[in-house]
Amino acid sequence: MVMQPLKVQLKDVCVRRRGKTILGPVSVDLGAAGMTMVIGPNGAGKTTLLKVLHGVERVSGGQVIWSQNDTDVRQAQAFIFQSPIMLRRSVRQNLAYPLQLLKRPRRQIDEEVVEWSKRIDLFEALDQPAPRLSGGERQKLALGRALIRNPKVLFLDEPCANLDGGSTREIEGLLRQAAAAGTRIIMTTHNMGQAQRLADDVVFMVNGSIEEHRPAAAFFKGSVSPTATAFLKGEIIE
Ligand SMILES: Nc1ncnc2c1ncn2[C@@H]1O[C@H](COP(=O)(O)OP(=O)(O)OP(=O)(O)O)[C@@H](O)[C@H]1O
Repeated sequence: MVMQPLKVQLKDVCVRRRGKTILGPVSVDLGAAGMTMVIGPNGAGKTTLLKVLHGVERVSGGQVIWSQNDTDVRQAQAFIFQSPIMLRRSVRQNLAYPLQLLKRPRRQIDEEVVEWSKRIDLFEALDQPAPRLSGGERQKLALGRALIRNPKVLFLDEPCANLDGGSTREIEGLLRQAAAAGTRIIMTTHNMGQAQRLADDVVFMVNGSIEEHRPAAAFFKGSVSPTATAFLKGEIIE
């Protein structure tokens, strides 16, 4: 397990697909702690930025520079996609799987699975098939399955899309606990209330570019570009 916090920097990163630039060039320096909210209109490049950071989107130019070597960085990251992919098995098996991959001893796996099922409030559902869970429960399971291996960095793409207030509150609580325990969180959200509740810093994107990267307090105070100000007011940005 990596002991040092992971920092990442993008230098002039571009992603081009089918002759079109969908991201960049972007340059940004993301610190080693806290929660970063990536916000902006549909198609701004938020998911692409997260995938580039996670190393699953091929870049057409520029550099992604992590503060540690590649193998450590890959082991230390988790990504939760908008529709998380579950094993078509029980909640227990879904939670155990990442620890089995890490070849943890059986007894330790059993203990951690029980502990995490309680943290995500799915202890009673441990032996239920994951596909039968509700949307909110599935998202909590996805989060538990990512956090059970104590990642240094967690990427989430709209983790609360389509969830009601109660489920959103639970997910936000789990994210806060993870951040307090030292996991660096970088996520997209369309929910400005959520961004205000959680963000330490905000990356605002439009048309494949990063237009603002500021501490959350400054961003939400409105000391930002006219486009970001309009976005915060709920105006349509094109
Ligand atoms: N593999 C691809 N090939 C071609 N175009 C792509 C590809 N992936 C994404 N795009 C385009 O790149 C742009 C940015 O997409 P991205 O999913 O990163 O935006 P987003 O900000 O996450 O949007 P949303 O808020 O709707 O999820 C979009 O116009 C999308 O259609």
